[in-house]
Amino acid sequence: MTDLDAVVYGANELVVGPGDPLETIEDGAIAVIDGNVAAVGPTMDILREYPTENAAESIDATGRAVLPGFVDPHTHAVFAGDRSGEFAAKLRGKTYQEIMAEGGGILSTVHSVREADTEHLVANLLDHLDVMLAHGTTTAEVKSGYGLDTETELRMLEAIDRANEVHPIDVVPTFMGAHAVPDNAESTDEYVNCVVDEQIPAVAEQGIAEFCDVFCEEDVFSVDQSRVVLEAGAAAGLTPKVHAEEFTRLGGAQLAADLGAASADHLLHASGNDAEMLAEAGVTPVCLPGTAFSLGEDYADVDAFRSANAPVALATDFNPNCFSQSMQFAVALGCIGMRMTPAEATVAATVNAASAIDRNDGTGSLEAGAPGDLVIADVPSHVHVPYNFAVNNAETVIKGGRRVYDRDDGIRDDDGHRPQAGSE
Ligand SMILES: N=CN[C@@H](CCC(=O)O)C(=O)O
Ligand SMILES: [Zn+2]
Repeated sequence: MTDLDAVVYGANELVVGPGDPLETIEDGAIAVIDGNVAAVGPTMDILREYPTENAAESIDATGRAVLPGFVDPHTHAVFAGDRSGEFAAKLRGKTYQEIMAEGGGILSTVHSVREADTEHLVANLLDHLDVMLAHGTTTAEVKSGYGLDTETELRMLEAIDRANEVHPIDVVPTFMGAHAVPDNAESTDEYVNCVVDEQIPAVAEQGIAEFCDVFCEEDVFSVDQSRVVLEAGAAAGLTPKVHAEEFTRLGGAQLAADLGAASADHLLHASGNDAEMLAEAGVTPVCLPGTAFSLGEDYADVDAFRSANAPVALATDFNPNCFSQSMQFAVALGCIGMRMTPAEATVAATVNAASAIDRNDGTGSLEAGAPGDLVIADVPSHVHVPYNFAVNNAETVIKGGRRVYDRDDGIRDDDGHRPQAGSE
C-alpha cells in the first residue's frame, strides 16, 4: 500500500518548474505519495485520481500560489556571538576588509564559536533553520569555517549533522576550513598546510561533509592556495565550491571552472568571460544579492550570465555579516537589485539552487518524482512573492509530503520535530 501523504488543490497558480522560463498550472493541484510528487495537474483531474479523503493531509489552496520549496545553496548559518556592532560601524563608513584587518569580522565569530559548546551551536543553528523554514526554505547548505582549527571545524560539522537529524530542512554540510587565516597562524601557507594535512583528513574520516569551500580573495587565500585546498578536498571525496570574485577579480571563477566545482559564489566582480567559462564547465554561478545589499556594493551582472546561458542560482549567504535567512528576500533582491524577472529569480531560488549543491533529483521542482517539498504562499502568483517584498508570504510549508510549518500553528512538534520556542 502506498501512502497518499498530501493533496493540495485549487491553487491559483502552481509552479511546476522551469519551462520557458516557468511551467505553471492554473487552478492547479498536486498529490504527494511516500514523500514524492506523484502527480501535478488541473485540480479536477488530480482530485478525481487522488480523492482528498484518502490523503493524510489535504489543503485547499484557493487564491494561493504553490511553489517548490526554496533551496538555499549558500549559508554560514552555524555561528555564535553578536556582530551587530560591526553593522553600526559599517553604516558609519568602515569597510568589510577594514573590519577584517582589525581582527573583527570572520575572526570575531571564530573567537565566539571556539568558546561555544556544541550544544549551543546546535541550538543557535536550529533557531535559524526555524526562521528559514517559516520563510519557505526546505533544503539549505550550511558551511563550517568559524573554527579554523581541526577540533572546532569538526564540532561545527557535528552541529550541522545533529541539526539535520532533528530539523525538517534537509541540511547539506560544507567544510570551509579555508574561510580565513586564524590570527595565531604563522603564515597563510602554514595554515593551508594545516587545512590540507590535518583538517581535511579528519573531516573525511568522519564522513560529515559533502563539499569543500574556500574564500579565494585578496589578502585571504590566493588562487594557488585555494587550488591546493580544493584539490586535497576533492582527493578526499569533497566536491569543490569557491567564494569567487567577491571584492576583487582574483581568478576564483576560472579556478572553479578548472576544477569542475559544483558552484562559484558571490561573483560581484566576475566578467562576461568568467560567466562563459562557468557555463562551459557546468559550474553553477551562485549570486548572493543580500551581501551586496548589506555591504552597499553593486550587484552581480546578471546579463553576463544570461548571455552565457549560465543557470544562475540565488542564495541568502546568511551569516553574521548578512543577517537574513529569507530566500523570499533574496528573490526580491534578485529582481529589484539585479533586474532578474520574477520567473528567472524563482528558478534561481529553486531548481538552479539545487544544482549548486548537486541535488539534481528534481529538488526545487514539483515534477512527478521530485521530493514533495513545497510552499503555499498567500499571494496569487510567483510574481507577487518579490513584488510584495519584505514580508513573509509563506503560509504553509510541506516537506516530503508532511506539513512542517503553518503560519497559524508554527512548526509542528509531532514525530520528533522540534516544538516552537515557548510552547513547552
Ligand atoms: N565572504 C566570505 N564569507 C562570508 C562572510 C562571513 C562573515 O563575514 O562572517 C560570505 O560569504 O559573505
Ligand atoms: Zn559565504
